[in-house]
Amino acid sequence: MDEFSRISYWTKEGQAKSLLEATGVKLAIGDDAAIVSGAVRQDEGCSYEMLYTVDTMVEDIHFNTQTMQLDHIGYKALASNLSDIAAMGGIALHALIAISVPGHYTEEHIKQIYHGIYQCANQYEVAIVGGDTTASPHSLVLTITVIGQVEAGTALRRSGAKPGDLIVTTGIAGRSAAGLHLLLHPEFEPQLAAKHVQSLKQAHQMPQPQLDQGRLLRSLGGCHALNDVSDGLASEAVEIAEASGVAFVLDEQLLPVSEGLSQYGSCTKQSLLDWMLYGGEDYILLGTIDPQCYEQVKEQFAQRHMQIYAIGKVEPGKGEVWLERMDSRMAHKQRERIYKRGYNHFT
Ligand SMILES: Nc1ncnc2c1ncn2[C@@H]1O[C@H](COP(=O)(O)OP(=O)(O)OP(=O)(O)O)[C@@H](O)[C@H]1O
Ligand SMILES: Cc1ncc(C[n+]2csc(CCOP(=O)(O)O)c2C)c(N)n1
Ligand SMILES: [Mg+2]
Ligand SMILES: [Mg+2]
Ligand SMILES: [Mg+2]
Repeated sequence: MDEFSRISYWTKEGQAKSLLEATGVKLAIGDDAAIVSGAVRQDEGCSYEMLYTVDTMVEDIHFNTQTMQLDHIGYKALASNLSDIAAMGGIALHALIAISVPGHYTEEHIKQIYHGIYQCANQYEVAIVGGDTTASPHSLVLTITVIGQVEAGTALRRSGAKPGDLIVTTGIAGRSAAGLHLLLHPEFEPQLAAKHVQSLKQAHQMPQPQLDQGRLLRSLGGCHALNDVSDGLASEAVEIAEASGVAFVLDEQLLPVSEGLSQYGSCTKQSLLDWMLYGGEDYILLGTIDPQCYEQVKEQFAQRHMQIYAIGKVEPGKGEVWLERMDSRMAHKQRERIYKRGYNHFT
């Protein structure tokens, strides 16, 4: 069983609706964060719901000594959790840090990991309010729980995409995978301008969770579904398409590419498209928007110097994802089916 089948197998036993209702659960397993009634900030005339999410980083799965400095591990562990709050259109409030430490890590090593956690927490105004500490026999494990909130009834779920919507991303997919490749193959570094080396490595080591973009998409209206890209564009597209009962048609020619990404693809002869669709860890947002709202959304993003790209459209369907590409003679577009082949912890 793969990762997603395991989650569904383990949790199928389920719980009584009455229990979920009595504990205020509006949305349990299946989205970037759970939604629960209750509120921390009660603005005049506005009530909030809570958002809960947790994610783990494991040594030699999510990082190793070649790919990440200690402060990067802390920074990215929190950033990847904040990204799930961004994907709900929420505000991040609090974080709990659980760390399991093997013997060869000193107090000072872990202090540096915490420096990275605090750097990210201060940047995104999140309060660290607790955690747990254990020893670990072999690998370092860092698990962070984040609690956030969103105006009641307005969280951006995966299940709201509608035929006719435009598919949008708030950034360029594939840069983290290219950065990882570069970190694992330093022999390519001299072939790339220093500014591109720096920015691809940074995309992998210190991703910037798109909380402002998520808030803007929520408040402008017209955004029907949203996800963050942890496992790759293809995997996240299938998740929205399945949850919404629609088909996604991505247009290869509309997928944005940066200069650094494109140059690095050329010099390594790696497939840019593979990095974009299946690389993962980009922590950009992927969603769908009513086409009538898109011009205004684009304008609001531009005013704030934020990126948004329309990369395809939603059609009626049952969870299929297609990639539209020019045929080899560049004569007309052909559709090929793409599958949930992003990062999967169990295959
Ligand atoms: N072991 C588990 N037990 C219960 N629920 C789980 C478990 N693992 C994942 N889930 C739930 O399954 C859904 C999908 O989880 P997943 O981790 O794929 O989402 P994500 O956090 O957005 O992605 P990623 O972990 O790749 O960043 C979420 O609602 C999550 O809370
Ligand atoms: C050393 C090393 N090898 C491979 C990778 C790639 N990788 C690991 S986990 C993941 C998906 C997100 O994880 P999750 O779904 O658990 O949030 C990806 C793309 C890496 N980061 N470091
Ligand atoms: Mg997510
Ligand atoms: Mg997760
Ligand atoms: Mg994942």
